[in-house]
Amino acid sequence: MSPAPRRPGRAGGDHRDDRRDRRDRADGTASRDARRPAVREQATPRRIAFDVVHAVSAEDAYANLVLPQRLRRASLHGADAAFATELAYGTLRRRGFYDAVIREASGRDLDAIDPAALDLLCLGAHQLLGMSTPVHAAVDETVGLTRPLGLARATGFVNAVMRRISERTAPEWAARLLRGVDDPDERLAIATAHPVWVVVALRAALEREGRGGELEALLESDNVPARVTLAALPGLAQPGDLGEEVDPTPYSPLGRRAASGDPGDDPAVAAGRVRVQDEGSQLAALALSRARPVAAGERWLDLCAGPGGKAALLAAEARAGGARFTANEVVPARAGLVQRALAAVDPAVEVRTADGRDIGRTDRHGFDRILLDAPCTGLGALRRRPEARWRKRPDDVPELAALQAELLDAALDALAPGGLLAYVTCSPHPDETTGVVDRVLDARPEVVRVDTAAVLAGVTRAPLDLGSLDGAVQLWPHRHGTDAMFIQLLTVPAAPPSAPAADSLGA
Ligand SMILES: C[S@@+](CC[C@H](N)C(=O)[O-])C[C@H]1O[C@@H](n2cnc3c(N)ncnc32)[C@H](O)[C@@H]1O
Repeated sequence: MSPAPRRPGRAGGDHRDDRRDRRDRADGTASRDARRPAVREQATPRRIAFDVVHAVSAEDAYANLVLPQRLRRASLHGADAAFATELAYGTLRRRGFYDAVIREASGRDLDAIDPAALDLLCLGAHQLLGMSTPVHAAVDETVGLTRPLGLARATGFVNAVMRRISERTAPEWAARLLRGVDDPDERLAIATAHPVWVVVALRAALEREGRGGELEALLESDNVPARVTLAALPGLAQPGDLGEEVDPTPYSPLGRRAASGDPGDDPAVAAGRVRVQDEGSQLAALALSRARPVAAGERWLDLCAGPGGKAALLAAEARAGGARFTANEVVPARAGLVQRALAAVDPAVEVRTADGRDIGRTDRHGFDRILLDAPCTGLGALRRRPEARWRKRPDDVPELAALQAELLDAALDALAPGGLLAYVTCSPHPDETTGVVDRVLDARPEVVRVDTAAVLAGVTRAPLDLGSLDGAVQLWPHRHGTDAMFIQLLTVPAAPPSAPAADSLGA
């Protein structure tokens, strides 16, 4: 039995860009379903969590955009905000598992359950099976939300299913769902709440390094919220400015683990001098900027820059070294986010809005360093994108891999001889990482893989325990505590100086 019977955005079926535009327009306003009373009337943590989960399932919204806005509008802070966050994100992460439990407990197909009642039951299931909420509170509070949500007719059903779910623990439900399932990937998919195709892809990614035995640890780590890490932008802030009480990140020389509370309350974060940024993303940017000393006047490009996290770090590094930095992003709304991210570093940085596949034609050999942080499935960042695993589809992979290869080809055309290019994804999927690099380099024998592990060894605070991957670096959440970033540095050697003509030697 697959634990992925549904996916966010049942109203969807539309094109990827249309969905993204709709989410950009929605900018986190979430459920505009007229049947649901406005959130102000019921701004409890559980009601907010419901609104977030329902916005994801009914409107294909992004939880990490909707939730902060909901919390702000309801003025929810501290323990209440933490409860709403864990309830919404935990439910979304384990959605496939809870759907399967509800199907079993109710004896009904999911399609036969009112979608809002199903969302409410998933939230209730997470309180019972994934949080330590007392049974009476989980059941009473879930049932108590049916009327305010316009689900009065489902009250008896919700009550009965909640009581049925409460009769077993999470491991007992897992054992029940696993009865008769023999395939090891399917079993892991059910037990860790991942779609089977994601389990298969992650197994293949680990097996490239001979680390298939770590699969379960990796899948479990996807269900643990990522610790918030901060990066002090060079020249604008010092890691020490982040306070003595926060731990340095183990690897990034710029990073600190954030103290509890909202990092946005820190004035340096609010001013953009310190950024909330995964440690793996910091390392991806630093691999490019610190691979070799910066020569004044170098031209740097971030080809796919939105929303601008790595661009801000690279722009700060470029400024410190006297290089000129340009950012590019194809989606106008995201190019605006890049502009905002760069404002604190250098408001004069050029931000272009163009299709990166054209860069080889418009700027042939135009840049000395290029970051290609390619659009990808994001399978390496499932900890911080709670609903993403259910949103992605296996057929997203070939479509993205084709785009990644085109972007890499164009970026190599835009690289000056002797320049450096970092091909980066926040997915470890072999088809999006080594597969793309292999394919593009097969047709370009002049391109050389730089030993990226050796470069990072000169950058990190502590040595990274890395697998062997033909010069590339693959970070892992369960191993390094970072997103699963893939980083491959490439170069096109400068042509050797041509031999002087014979007559100029006076022969
Ligand atoms: C993985 S994200 C980049 C994240 C960014 N480097 C950061 O650290 O904040 C990939 C970006 O590429 C953009 N993109 C997708 N297709 C593109 C194209 N053909 N040309 C340029 N950018 C593109 C997406 O809109 C997205 O913003």
